[in-house]
Amino acid sequence: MNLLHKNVAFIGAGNMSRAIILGMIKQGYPADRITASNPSRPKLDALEQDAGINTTSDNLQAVNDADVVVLAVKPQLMQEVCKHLQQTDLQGKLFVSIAAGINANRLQQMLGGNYPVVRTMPNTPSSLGLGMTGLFADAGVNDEQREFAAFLLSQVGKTLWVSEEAKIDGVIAAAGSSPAYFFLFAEAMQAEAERMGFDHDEARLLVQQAMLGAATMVVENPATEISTLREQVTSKGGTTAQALATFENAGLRDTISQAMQAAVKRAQEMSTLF
Ligand SMILES: NC(=O)C1=CN([C@@H]2O[C@H](COP(=O)(O)OP(=O)(O)OC[C@H]3O[C@@H](n4cnc5c(N)ncnc54)[C@H](OP(=O)(O)O)[C@@H]3O)[C@@H](O)[C@H]2O)C=CC1
Ligand SMILES: O=C(O)[C@@H]1CCC=N1
Repeated sequence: MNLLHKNVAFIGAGNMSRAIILGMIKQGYPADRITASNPSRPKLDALEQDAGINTTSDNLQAVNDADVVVLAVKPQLMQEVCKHLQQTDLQGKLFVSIAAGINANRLQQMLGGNYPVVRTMPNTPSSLGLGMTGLFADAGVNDEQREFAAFLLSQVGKTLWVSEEAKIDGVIAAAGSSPAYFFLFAEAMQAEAERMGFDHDEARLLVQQAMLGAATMVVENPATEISTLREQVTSKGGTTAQALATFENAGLRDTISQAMQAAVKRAQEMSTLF
């Protein structure tokens, strides 16, 4: 058995837990070492069927056998869920939170003890093994726990440790929330392609393949600035130049900056609310 294959309990079996669990299974993590807990059955049934993991509607049962507890409920439910977990012995367990806007100290307060907490910020492409996760370890996390947290999230994509907790909010803006920005862009492009006369599937094919190709060019040319890749598409006096000028004149860069700042601001607000 791989020593890194600890028993992991996911508290909350929603979109993110599903994404991470499916990613783990795809990478060969043993299903019998993963448990998901959720109040209602349908998501658990789907996970049992698709991933073969253990499921329960009893959070305490899930946590009892776990070495690592992944806290994956909505931020507004975290306090209630953690308070309930205090009914069982939490000593020796590592807590990995994926919740936006709840800092490590606050999680320890909610859990009622100075337990080791790694705050992480993954994203939904984790379900394909293409996730991007930022991690922050509080002072009580030892090297082995740090290694496990990074291993866990590396099962579903790339990881980046941040040394200051505030940077997790930057990870939210740049990677946690950002798949939705790209989806919005693609949605708008697909809609316009349809207005130009392509049917729904044709429009999607055009947009998705361009998006995949562009993303792959960025990834496969790490020494080339993204701005250079943009310039290579842009023939002087040509069509791309006209399209880009439209974006620039509409203040797209400023809009993107404002949107990312709004995500950070909301994360900061949430840390005072829950
Ligand atoms: N979605 C994303 O892209 C990302 C989300 N996050 C964070 O991940 C966390 C989860 O988000 P997401 O997966 O999108 O949300 P979901 O709503 O999809 O999942 C949350 C799950 O928690 C379950 N739940 C509710 N109450 C309890 C309880 N008392 N005990 C156990 N489980 C419970 C819900 O069950 P039911 O539906 O049956 O009520 C639901 O399945 C959030 O904190 C969010 O900030 C982080 C990074 C990216
Ligand atoms: O929207 C949210 O609050 C969560 C965190 C990052 C992505 N989804």
